[in-house]
Amino acid sequence: MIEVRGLTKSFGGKRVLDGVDLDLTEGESLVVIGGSGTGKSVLLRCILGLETPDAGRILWRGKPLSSQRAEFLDGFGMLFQNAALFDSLPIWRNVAFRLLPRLGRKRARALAIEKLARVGLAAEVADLFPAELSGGMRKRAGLARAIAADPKVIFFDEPTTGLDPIRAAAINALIRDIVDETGASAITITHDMTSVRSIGDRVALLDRGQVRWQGDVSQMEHAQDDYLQDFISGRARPMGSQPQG
Ligand SMILES: Nc1ncnc2c1ncn2[C@@H]1O[C@H](COP(=O)(O)OP(=O)(O)OP(=O)(O)O)[C@@H](O)[C@H]1O
Repeated sequence: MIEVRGLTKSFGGKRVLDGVDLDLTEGESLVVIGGSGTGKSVLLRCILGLETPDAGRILWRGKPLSSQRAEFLDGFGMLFQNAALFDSLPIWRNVAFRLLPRLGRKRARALAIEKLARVGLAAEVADLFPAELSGGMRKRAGLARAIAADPKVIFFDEPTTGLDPIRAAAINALIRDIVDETGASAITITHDMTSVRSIGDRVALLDRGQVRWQGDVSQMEHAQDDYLQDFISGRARPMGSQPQG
């Protein structure tokens, strides 16, 4: 569905992506992990067209994504880190933001309430403002917005950041259910290994601008890669021996 080949991107002489090859197949949930500053967000921004790569290709359904950007974005949903809700809009308008012009107020509001129910939020939440919600509720509202237009592709950017372990586990489980239920393809970027195990079918480890290891989540624990094993177990290495980030 999405093929990334030889993706390269530098900022001011610093090469952040250095030939990234990655595939996302139809209906698959791919999780991208990697140390801080390894280019996970830059990779997502390149796919979204918010950054222009220096070299490489991004294909969607076999053709350059750049030539079908509008169609791609139409069938795309995203859960932003910290949910990124508009503070001045009630929750239902946040959820139905993209659909309001097309559906009109009444249908858009009804759809928002339906999506809020799907993520475990009561109808009364629809008329609250983001500041009135807890972090976990905001994350759920962001998730409702991500799925409002029944996307074919969903990106989850650090979905559990800022949540306690119990709320994080609930969000992970909800994301997995939604991905299974909708059949959408998903890319998640995270540092949270619990998210990897809960959400992912496949995992790709970015290191020094390249995909250092990729495979099924079930193979990850037994993979012969020291850095991956350090990453999984949260083990620190002696100074000078860790990969650059
Ligand atoms: N617009 C930009 N201009 C200059 N440098 C940038 C820009 N965007 C990203 N970078 C640099 O690219 C590197 C990778 O950043 P990126 O945000 O993709 O990392 P990340 O893997 O998502 O990190 P984290 O896990 O900490 O969020 C960083 O060194 C960052 O400073």
